[in-house]
Amino acid sequence: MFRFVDLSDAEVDALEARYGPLGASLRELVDAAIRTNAGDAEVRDAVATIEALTEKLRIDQIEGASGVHYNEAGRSWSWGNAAIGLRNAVAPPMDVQQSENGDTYAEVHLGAAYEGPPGMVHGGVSALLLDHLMGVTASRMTKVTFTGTLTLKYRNPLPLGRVVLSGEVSGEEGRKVFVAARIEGDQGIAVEADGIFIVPVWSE
Ligand SMILES: CCCCC/C=C\C/C=C\C/C=C\C/C=C\CCCC(=O)SCCNC(=O)CCNC(=O)[C@H](O)C(C)(C)COP(=O)(O)OP(=O)(O)OC[C@H]1O[C@@H](n2cnc3c(N)ncnc32)[C@H](O)[C@@H]1OP(=O)(O)O
Repeated sequence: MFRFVDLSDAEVDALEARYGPLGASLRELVDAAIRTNAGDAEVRDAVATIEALTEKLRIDQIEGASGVHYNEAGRSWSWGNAAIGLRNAVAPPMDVQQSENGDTYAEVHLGAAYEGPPGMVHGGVSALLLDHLMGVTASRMTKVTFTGTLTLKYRNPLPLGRVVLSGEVSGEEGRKVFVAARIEGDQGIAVEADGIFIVPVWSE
């Protein structure tokens, strides 16, 4: 589930330098596909080109999903993750910063691919990003934590564009870690979240 890989940080950096631009260009492609007004012939041509590229990438594939990896230095990476995956065009990707006291912060640009109500961020996308940031907050990247209960209050619509997330641990009780977090846009706090994250019994 969490797989140890014998790679130095420099080797992980090199792999990220190879695959990061692939994820970034795929995100551009997704945005372009949503917003293009191209005609029949151009779109047919684009589909053929994309299918050829897909075939090229299929030549050498891993079994199943990407997984979560970590190395000797304690660095962890999950390139397929739905919220932070560097190689996943579905992920914005969110880069979670953690201060020394464990509080978390992320600044994300959410474009046309994350729309729910017109011009607004989809509520499920807010939930996804909050869940991940809160998981990192609970785990401090030192222990495994799973989301047990997530409670969300949607207070205001969240316009597409730059959004900011922040979170902190609000309590601990045995294997339960309580986390509070929120996501805000240009018009203030849009969603407030409380979560109970559990250190699974198998991970102790
Ligand atoms: C090995 C090397 C590892 C190195 C890794 C280093 C760093 C970590 C790396 C990466 C991770 C970083 C960040 C996080 C990443 C992503 C965040 C995304 C989060 C998710 O996307 S995650 C997926 C969705 N999530 C699930 O897929 C959970 C499915 N579920 C289960 O896997 C079990 O259900 C589990 C584990 C939750 C509990 O199982 P369990 O057997 O361990 O615990 P148990 O039942 O004994 O309960 C113990 C105490 O928790 C209370 N409790 C139990 N369940 C609760 C609940 N749901 N709500 C509120 N409280 C609950 C009980 O009431 C009791 O409380 P009390 O002690 O007071 O009685």
